[in-house]
Amino acid sequence: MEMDAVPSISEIVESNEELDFELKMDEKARKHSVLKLGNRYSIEDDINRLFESIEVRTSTKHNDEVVKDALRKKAMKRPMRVGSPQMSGIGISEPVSLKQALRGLCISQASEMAAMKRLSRPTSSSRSSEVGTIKRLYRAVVVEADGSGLPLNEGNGNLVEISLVPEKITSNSSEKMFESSEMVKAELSHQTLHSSRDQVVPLPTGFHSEISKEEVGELKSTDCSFTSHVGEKPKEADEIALASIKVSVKTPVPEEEKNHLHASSSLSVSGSSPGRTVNNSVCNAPCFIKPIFRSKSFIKKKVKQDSASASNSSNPSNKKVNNDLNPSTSNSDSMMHDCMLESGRRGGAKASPASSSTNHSTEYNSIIADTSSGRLGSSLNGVNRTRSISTKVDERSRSREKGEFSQSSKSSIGDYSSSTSISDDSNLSGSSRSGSRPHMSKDVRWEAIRHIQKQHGSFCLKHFKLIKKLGCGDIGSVYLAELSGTNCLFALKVMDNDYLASRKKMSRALTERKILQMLDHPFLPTLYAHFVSDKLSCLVMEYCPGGDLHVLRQKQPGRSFAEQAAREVNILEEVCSFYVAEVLLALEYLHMLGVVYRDLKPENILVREDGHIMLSDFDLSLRCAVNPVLLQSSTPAEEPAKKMSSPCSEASCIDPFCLHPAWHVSCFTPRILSVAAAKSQKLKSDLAAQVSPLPQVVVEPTSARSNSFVGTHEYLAPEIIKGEGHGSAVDWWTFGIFLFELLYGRTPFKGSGNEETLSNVVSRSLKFPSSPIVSFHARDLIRGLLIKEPENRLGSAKGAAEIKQHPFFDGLNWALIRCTIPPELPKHCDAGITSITFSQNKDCTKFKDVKDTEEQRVFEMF
Ligand SMILES: Nc1ncnc2c1ncn2[C@@H]1O[C@H](COP(=O)(O)OP(=O)(O)OP(=O)(O)O)[C@@H](O)[C@H]1O
Repeated sequence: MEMDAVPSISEIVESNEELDFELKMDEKARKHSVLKLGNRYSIEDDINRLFESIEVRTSTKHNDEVVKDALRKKAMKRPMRVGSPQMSGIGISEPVSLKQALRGLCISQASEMAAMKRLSRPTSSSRSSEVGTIKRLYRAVVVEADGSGLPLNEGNGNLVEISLVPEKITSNSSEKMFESSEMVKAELSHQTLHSSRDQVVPLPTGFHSEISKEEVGELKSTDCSFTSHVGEKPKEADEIALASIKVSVKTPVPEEEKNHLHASSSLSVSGSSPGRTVNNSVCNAPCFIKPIFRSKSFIKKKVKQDSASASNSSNPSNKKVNNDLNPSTSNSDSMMHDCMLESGRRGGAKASPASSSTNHSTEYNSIIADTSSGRLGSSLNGVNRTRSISTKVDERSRSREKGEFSQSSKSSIGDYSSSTSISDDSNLSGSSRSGSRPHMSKDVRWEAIRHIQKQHGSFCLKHFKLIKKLGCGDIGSVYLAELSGTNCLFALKVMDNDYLASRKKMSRALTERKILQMLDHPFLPTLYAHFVSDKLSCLVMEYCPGGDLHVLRQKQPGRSFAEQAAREVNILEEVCSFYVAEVLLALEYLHMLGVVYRDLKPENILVREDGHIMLSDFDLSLRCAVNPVLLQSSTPAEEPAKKMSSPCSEASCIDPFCLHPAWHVSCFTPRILSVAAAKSQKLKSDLAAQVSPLPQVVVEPTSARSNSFVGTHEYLAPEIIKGEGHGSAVDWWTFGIFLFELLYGRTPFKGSGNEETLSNVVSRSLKFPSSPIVSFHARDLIRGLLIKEPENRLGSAKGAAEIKQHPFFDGLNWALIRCTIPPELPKHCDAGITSITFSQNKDCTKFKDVKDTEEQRVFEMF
């Protein structure tokens, strides 16, 4: 194949920006040293006289003779005679004052620095040492990504490009270049079509037959843990957005894709190189990036490739043996595999085309054939693009018909692209790592896992008893499973390795797993273990029995939480503010870890047994670097009065006024305050106004940038649609859409089709429905979050802290929200809808999914 012939080149690109940057820095250093010398020339004579008496001895310790000589010469040219005692072994032959000596030392050190800098510039030694540093960085990244721990073979490695870019330039050329390359890969890796229900399904790219061992083995290891690596063949990789180091994976571009890419208005791809490189030409004018609306001929090609690959997809290299787990002998494994196949049979989208060597492969292939020749064929004949391949819709709706799990009309666009991952693999293995997760360390499930592992010497699928299927996502299926003999329930996410590899979704799986491994937060899932078998990769996660917020919202009259707000505005808005506040805290935490979530929607917000929320689904998230920034708070006078009017809006508040003497902890301060309480609030506000505000630490990945087209149509931020590059502000946009949807029962920019929705997001101004009645503060918050320019959006500068201070959250004690009893929701026990009783439903196995009824179907039209 073409890809095999591609020479593997490891490139280190030192951009011009870097050289300029270095020269500037050099210049800066010189200026700085002059600055440091201060009035050197005005006191020069004086100093000369003073230091005539100081004996200069050259260092015997200094190793670099060249530098030493140069320094010596340099020193001789200078009017002073003092060097660093450490460096030069200066002795003072005659008594001088301490002040004089220190001044001399300063001058000497500054001149040494300047001399060394000057010396290093024209010679190659410094350059090579810098290049060496870059190489070391590169190796660190690639070795980590490779996971093999072996030194990188530059000749045979992957086509990895690293460019060091000064931070301030990242948002411009190099950033764009890097992100454009992501976009290219996104364009190539997923062809998405949309259905009549706004579902977007990534189409395979036609690389099936080229899946390498490494790709398949990516989720395999002998110690029950995944091994992250960059495969030798084109594949998706994690996204990385570093402020200064940009890493991207070049992948070979098939000819027809090159053509397609050349035709793209927003990208320019050089086809001459065997690797995919992206020119710097990124369109400045806002342009729509619509992978979902690509040309029919292109889609046809992809489909052809797909079905061809499906039929030729015998891939013996996939049979990598996992000695420890050897799950091919596991009943659970085959059961699970069957389950997945069953799911694939029903839905048609989850099938792997790349495993014809197995018994299941024929089923897979038949599914693919059915998909591509049937529904897809008809859609491609151009009748209606919105009725194109809709396997995901089918799968979800069919499963829904069976009452298996709930789904909304919105699904995520996984036009996810590439780059290598940040290294932070904690090597979580089948054995539990409760110690690294303080907030869940007392959880009995850790012990249960440890017990099983001890008892059996291993921990794998066969130790689980499947109870039911909870749902099906883009990269895998989630099952409710009991760890045999322990009474412990888990959510088991099972992914088919072949499917992941063939659909280029391996990196999404890895991203999700890596993010899950980092988490330790009450509103985010705990990953207890992960393991792989020959066929499947599994994540053992915390189970959330309460369904998702989408279902919860459907159960509300009019499908919004706030319809009753006409009667009880405060109470129901508090219900909303409870959920959005918990989501906000989860997002804040993720941002602090350098994770931009990117897929916020009610369907991804699960409800725990105790009624608190849990954000799930991280396969579309962006991992990036984040630097804490200390911001000087504005003075009380500058601070808007609204901030002072609230009882407490700071998470760090330790004011006893916030601790209400209630029977249970409440995170809310009653909005209608008693006279006495109001007085005390006033007093508090007055006091606060007099106290100088403390500097604020902002840990928000503001410099993160990606060009991937990911998310859910109705939730996509304008900058994603325009392909302008996006960062953490997209989460604040989706947060605004989420709040709008909770309150009004629909998203604000939904059009009759996806195209119209996207166009509305970009160009239509925000309008609030007249009903239900929603408070001014809620609307004001939504308005701030749904500002189309990301730089002006609420939260873009200071992150969650900015949003938390909005008056909508007045009365909410952020620190205590996790301890509060979630607000009681109205129960609806209509014939067709099973009630979900949040805080009372202790037995998670009793949780029932929404039954299929007329009413339910009506809801789904939403
Ligand atoms: N920890 C969990 N507890 C209970 N149910 C879960 C859990 N995780 C996932 N689910 C259910 O399984 C379904 C599939 O989840 P999954 O995260 O795989 O995909 P998804 O949310 O549909 O999104 P995507 O297609 O983007 O991956 C979810 O819709 C949810 O209902």
